[in-house]
Amino acid sequence: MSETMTDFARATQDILVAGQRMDARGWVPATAGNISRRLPDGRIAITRSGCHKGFLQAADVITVDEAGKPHRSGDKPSAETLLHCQIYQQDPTAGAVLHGHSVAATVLSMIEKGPALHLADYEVLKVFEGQTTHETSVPVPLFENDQDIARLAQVVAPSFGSMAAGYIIRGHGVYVWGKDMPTALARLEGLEFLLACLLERRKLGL
Ligand SMILES: CSC[C@@H](O)[C@@H](O)C(=O)COP(=O)(O)O
Ligand SMILES: [Zn+2]
Repeated sequence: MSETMTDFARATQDILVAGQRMDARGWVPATAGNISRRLPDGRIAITRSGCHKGFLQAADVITVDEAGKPHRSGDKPSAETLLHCQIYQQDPTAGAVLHGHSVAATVLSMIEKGPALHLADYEVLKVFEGQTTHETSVPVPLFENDQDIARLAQVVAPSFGSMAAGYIIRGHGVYVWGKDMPTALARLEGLEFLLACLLERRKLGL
C-alpha cells in the first residue's frame, strides 16, 4: 500500500476488500449489506446505497458526518447509515462496521421468537471481546425489522452495553463491528461460523 494514500483511500480499500470477502462467503446477496470505516478526523466512509458489495468500485464509497449527512450533496449513502453512526457513537473504539444478510442469521432469527440467540460452549466464542473460554454463553440480541431506520436505532440503543458479538435484525441480518476492519471481519466470520453451527444443530433437531 502506498505511503501517500490518504486516510479515505485506505478506508475505501478496506471496504472494497471486505465487500469481496463477504460476497465470497455468500453473506451479501444481490445488493444486500453495507460497510463503513471511521476516519481519524471523525468522518465515516460508507458504501453508497444499492451497490453490490462484491463488485464495489472506489466511487461507491462516500463520506458522511457523525449524524449520517453526506459531505457532498446528491450522494446517497446506505439506507442503514444511521445504524453505523449509532455504533460509532456508542463505541468510541469502533473503527469499522459490517452488515450482512447471511442465510443462517436470517433463518435463525425468524425461527427464534425470544429476544436473543444464545451461543454457548463453542471454542470460537473467544473471537469476541472479553471471552477467554468456551465455558460461557454469549447472547446475540434480536430486534424486530423496521424500514424506519431511525426508529430501529432507538430500539437497539438500550442494549449496547451487553453486545459482545453484535446484534441481529430479525429476518434481515447481522451488525458487527471492531476497532479496525480486520477485527470487524474476524468477528463477523466468528459470528457467522457460530450461527451456521446453530442452524446445523437445529436441522439435526439437537
Ligand atoms: C437487497 S435489499 C437490502 C436492503 O434493503 C438493506 O437491508 C441493505 O442491507 C442494503 O441497503 P443499502 O442501502 O444498499 O446499504
Ligand atoms: Zn440490510
